[in-house]
Amino acid sequence: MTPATHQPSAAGQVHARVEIDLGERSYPILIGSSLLDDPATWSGLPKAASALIVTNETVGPLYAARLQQALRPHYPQVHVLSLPDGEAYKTWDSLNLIFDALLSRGCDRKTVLFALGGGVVGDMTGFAAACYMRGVPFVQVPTTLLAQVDSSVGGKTAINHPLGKNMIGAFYQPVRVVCDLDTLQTLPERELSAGLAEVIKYGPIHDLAFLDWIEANLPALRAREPKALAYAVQRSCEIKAEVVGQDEREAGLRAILNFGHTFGHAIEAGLGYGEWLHGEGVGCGMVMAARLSQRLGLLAEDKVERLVRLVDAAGLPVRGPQLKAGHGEDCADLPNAQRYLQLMRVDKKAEAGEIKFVLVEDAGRAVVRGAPDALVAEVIDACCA
Ligand SMILES: NC(=O)c1ccc[n+]([C@@H]2O[C@H](COP(=O)([O-])OP(=O)(O)OC[C@H]3O[C@@H](n4cnc5c(N)ncnc54)[C@H](O)[C@@H]3O)[C@@H](O)[C@H]2O)c1
Ligand SMILES: O=C(O)C(=O)C[C@@H](O)[C@H](O)[C@H](O)COP(=O)(O)O
Ligand SMILES: [Zn+2]
Repeated sequence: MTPATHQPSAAGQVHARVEIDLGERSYPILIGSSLLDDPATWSGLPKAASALIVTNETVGPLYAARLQQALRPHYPQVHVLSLPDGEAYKTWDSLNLIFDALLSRGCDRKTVLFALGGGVVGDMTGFAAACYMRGVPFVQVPTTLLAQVDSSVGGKTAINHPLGKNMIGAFYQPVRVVCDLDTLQTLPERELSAGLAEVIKYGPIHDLAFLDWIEANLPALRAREPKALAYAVQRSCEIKAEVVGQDEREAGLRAILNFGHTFGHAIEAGLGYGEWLHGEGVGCGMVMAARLSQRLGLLAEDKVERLVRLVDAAGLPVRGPQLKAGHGEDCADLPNAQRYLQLMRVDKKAEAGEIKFVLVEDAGRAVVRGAPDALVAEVIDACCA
């Protein structure tokens, strides 16, 4: 029954539905407008006595009450938890705030978690869902471009460690992803650009026709034209679904989604989380990885310059920063390139201390392989301000 307080809301319009095919862990990604407020969006989810919306102090005031209202016909209790905002809070302390909320509100092993926010909220809520009572269902409700095109899909959940990004986490799939494109209209411009980095990423690793489309439609994307955003989210999710469907736990292929991340994660950790946005690290990291690909004879110079122009036009940095020194004796007075190398050795793709890079080839394919430290250091020096 509709509660007395329920206001009539616009009917949601699903523009595209992308399936992620993982056997019994399969789920749909719904992409559309006015989805958040429409109770019909939330039909067919696991039944429970309670739901918990996890959001943050920025997104909560914008959207939490609307989601809570739309969920009320489905769950007798709909709780809301607001976390502090920012990459610096992707920590154990924030994770514990989620567990505190779940336990203090009597949530049981059927409680459904809703991650309402960007990738930080999504990664932490997913990790909390994987752990609470050894696993409760969760739904991704991404509200940044980055989260709609990437982080809400595929089940990587994590928190950061001061020594490395996303170092503590789990693979744990959501039961549904709902991308309401309308939420992107309130996103700060810097965050929109950060999301474009992950959109651009899909071109060189998998789909050069999509890269052409992004180039042609970049002004429309930056102007937030709904049709352009809808296609960017849809095509990105299709590519990610295809890759994750073949390699859920990154035994091999999935690592291509890490293009730009080996350098990018070093920048994020090396400057202190939140100084550069994740998407900014990825944008600049793709430039570095492309230059390394060129030095290894995999990518032609004009293709590198094309990528640099696109990353720049998306409003992202194309020159790397000087990183801060780490703590401890082995960190003092390290030259910048050595500090990058030190941080990259912690990367999850590294094997027996050998850093693995996602490199790109002219044909629009990615390869994952090592490279000599001296060459990597030369590329870093050439790329850094
Ligand atoms: N799990 C994965 O596969 C995956 C993939 C890519 C990135 N990530 C992770 O995602 C994180 C980055 O995500 P992000 O770029 O979404 O950052 P974020 O979660 O920090 O969100 C960016 C900012 O935008 C605000 N915001 C969110 N939605 C808004 C809206 N609609 N209107 C106004 N403000 C809004 C947030 O409060 C925040 O200040 C990183 O931690 C990264 O490691 C994970
Ligand atoms: O889904 C993946 O796989 C990715 O690599 C997507 C990346 O954009 C994302 O930043 C991811 O969290 C990085 O994974 P990590 O394993 O390097 O932490
Ligand atoms: Zn990423």
